[in-house]
Amino acid sequence: MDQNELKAQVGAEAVKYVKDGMIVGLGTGSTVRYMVDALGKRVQEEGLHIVGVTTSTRTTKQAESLGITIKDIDDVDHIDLCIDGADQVDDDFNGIKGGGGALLWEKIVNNASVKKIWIVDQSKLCHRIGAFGVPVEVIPFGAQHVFNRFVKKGYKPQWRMTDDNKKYRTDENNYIIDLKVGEIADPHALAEDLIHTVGVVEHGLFLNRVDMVIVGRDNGPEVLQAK
Ligand SMILES: O=C(CO)[C@H](O)[C@H](O)COP(=O)(O)O
Repeated sequence: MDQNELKAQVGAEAVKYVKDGMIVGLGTGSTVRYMVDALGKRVQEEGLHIVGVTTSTRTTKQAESLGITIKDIDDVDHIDLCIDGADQVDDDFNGIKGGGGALLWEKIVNNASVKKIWIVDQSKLCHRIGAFGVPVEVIPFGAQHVFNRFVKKGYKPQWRMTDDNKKYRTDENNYIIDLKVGEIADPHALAEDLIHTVGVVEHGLFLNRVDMVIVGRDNGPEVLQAK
């Protein structure tokens, strides 16, 4: 199976966990796109009643176009189930997210969710996270100083850029700096350091934040439960 088929496979598998009446957190990314398509199909064909809370304007647009009711996160008091993608997941279920630039809203929705599922193709699994750069969302004011600080710390920062060579802006109009740190020996220590850096809004280290990972494999989806 090619990567897109694996993404479609886990997207279809994940929506089986969505039950009538649920408030569902909808992640962002190319894998989630397949999941939202599959969810839209259930809404249209089975009359499934759900409310979605999205993690990006992209996902909002897609979900609404499929007839999924969307509410603002502050108009719900909890989210029953969040289904999101990830860029890397290690043996302890630590993940890196934010490849699609939505890490801030994704972490807020994750925080508000009772149950959390990630959907990934098999290429995303690793023993130690870090080969995928760690995205860090920073406010524009003083962002160059934050960047310089990361250089001094040896975090090998790179500005996230758009195709037309402008600094990428998130849904909150912030910048993203990707840290090319390589395999991370102590992700908790790095997370602590990043979140205490003035100017940093959030980072893409998602540690102890998922209950189940559905992995797309050639012989069918594999469901991994957090220990
Ligand atoms: O964190 C994310 C977006 O901010 C995505 O979930 C992550 O980048 C995975 O995306 P894809 O399914 O396209 O590989």
